Amino acid sequence: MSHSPHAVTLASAPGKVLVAGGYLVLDRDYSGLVVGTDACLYAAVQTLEQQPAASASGQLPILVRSPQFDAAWWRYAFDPTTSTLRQADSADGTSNAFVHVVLETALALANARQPGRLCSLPGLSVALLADNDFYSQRRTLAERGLALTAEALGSLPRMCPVGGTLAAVHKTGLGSSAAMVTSLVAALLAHLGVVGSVVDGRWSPEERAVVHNVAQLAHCLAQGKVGSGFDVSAAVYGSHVYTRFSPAVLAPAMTAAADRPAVEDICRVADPANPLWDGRVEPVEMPPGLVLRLADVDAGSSTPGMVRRVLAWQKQHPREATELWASLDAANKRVRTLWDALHRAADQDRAAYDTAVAWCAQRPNAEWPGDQAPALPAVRLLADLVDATQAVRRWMRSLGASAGVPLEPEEQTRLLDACMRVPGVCMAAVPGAGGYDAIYCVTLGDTSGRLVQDLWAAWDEMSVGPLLANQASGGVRLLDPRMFPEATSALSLGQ
Ligand SMILES: Nc1ncnc2c1ncn2[C@@H]1O[C@H](COP(=O)(O)OP(=O)(O)O)[C@@H](O)[C@H]1O
Ligand SMILES: C[C@@](O)(CCOP(=O)(O)OP(=O)(O)O)CC(=O)O
Repeated sequence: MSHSPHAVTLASAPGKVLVAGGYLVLDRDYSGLVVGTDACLYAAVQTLEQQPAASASGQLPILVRSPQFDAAWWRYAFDPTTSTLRQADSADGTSNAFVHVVLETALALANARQPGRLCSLPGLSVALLADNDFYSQRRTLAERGLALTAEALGSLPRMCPVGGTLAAVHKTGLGSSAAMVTSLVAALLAHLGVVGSVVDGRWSPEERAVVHNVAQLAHCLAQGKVGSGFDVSAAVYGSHVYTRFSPAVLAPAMTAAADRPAVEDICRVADPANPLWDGRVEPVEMPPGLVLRLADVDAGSSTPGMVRRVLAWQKQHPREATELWASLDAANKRVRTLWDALHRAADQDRAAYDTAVAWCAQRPNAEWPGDQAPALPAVRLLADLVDATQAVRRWMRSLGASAGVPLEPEEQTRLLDACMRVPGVCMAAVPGAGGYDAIYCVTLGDTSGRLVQDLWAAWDEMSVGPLLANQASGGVRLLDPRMFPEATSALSLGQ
């Protein structure tokens, strides 16, 4: 495709919900079931028409703005001779480790692939925007005199200002940093010709792998540690069963003598043929008729260091932990197997499947295994899915009790049990690491989804804030910037 030099490259990357596999997914012997959302982070990149007056010669100036936040612009200069990035200026002296590392890593790769090209550019303008679901909208709703309901959230403008700084924002658990890192890596690499730039065109698996590899590296560098990487993987590939990569692939880049990896190490990590990338992505979709409903919970409590405490317990009690991991893994796998079986049932006889879903949608799941139920395979599978979900929850509670960490706190148990009694609900649990922060439900159709949201709106014990996101199977992609005036107009804002 011919690409005008000042064309805007826009990429989006989805948020994630780790439906099953928290803690286990940190270990390559186990996997996690992660669902991507249609709530996305967006990164827009444009080449400036002329070099800004103040910029030093031979350096590539870059201005990044996050217009939804107060005091959120950062000005950088990239030196193509050393492949290093320097922050030149920012609003209120803030820095943004994730943005800094992505720019440095992606530009170093682009510079290595096409020596000399970056020197010829006058500069880059970057805008970052997020769908409203990534950040708590409690304050915005209160300021507008609106209740914390899905309907009120739906009345807010898209990508609406958060009314505060990035440091102060309350996140909802969709994984803003992973989605931001991934969308920005993709937009930069596409804009600079490292991967294809055709809007809605398909990247080859190798191109997608480059985006993945660079995003994983940048995310780990910014965090200062190598996590499981499921959140970046979801941002790149959308919904899938995730088996982590061995941290060895990132080791040289993470332990560089300087405070940044050598360019050769970045190129080695980015290389899609690098055999050290041994993670696995098996695409998965939620079965037809099943709808994901998410909420962030504001319980006034927080559980810092949950992962550290669970892993410390695992280390101290290896035998008990191995047994628990095996039981939890079996329950997690059963959820995945039942999703597959539901897909097969729908493929075999769609009319019977739809009848089963419609029948179950009208009743609480306690009635699904009863004598009154129609003898349809999908009814039995849905009843089994309820059992599997309850087993996952039991094992998570058991792990929490053993490790002394509230993985499914009692307040959440009461809320989830109430959700499970709503007609048409087949799954309800705490996602990811668990704790007080969030819950998810899987409902049969939208009516059941609305009943769940009604329950949340009326829930007194904790403030349960619905999110609007649905499940979405796709991962990072390039979009037509004309469809996103919020992003393109942010590129030409003053700082
Ligand atoms: N819209 C945005 N613009 C710029 N940076 C963002 C944006 N959203 C998230 N980030 C980056 O991600 C960081 C948040 O990461 P983290 O605390 O790990 O939250 P999360 O769990 O949502 O990933 C922020 O400090 C910032 O560096
Ligand atoms: C414990 C974990 O396995 C899963 C955590 O999942 P969450 O979805 O809870 O993640 P955050 O976005 O960090 O809140 C840690 C990991 O895999 O990195």
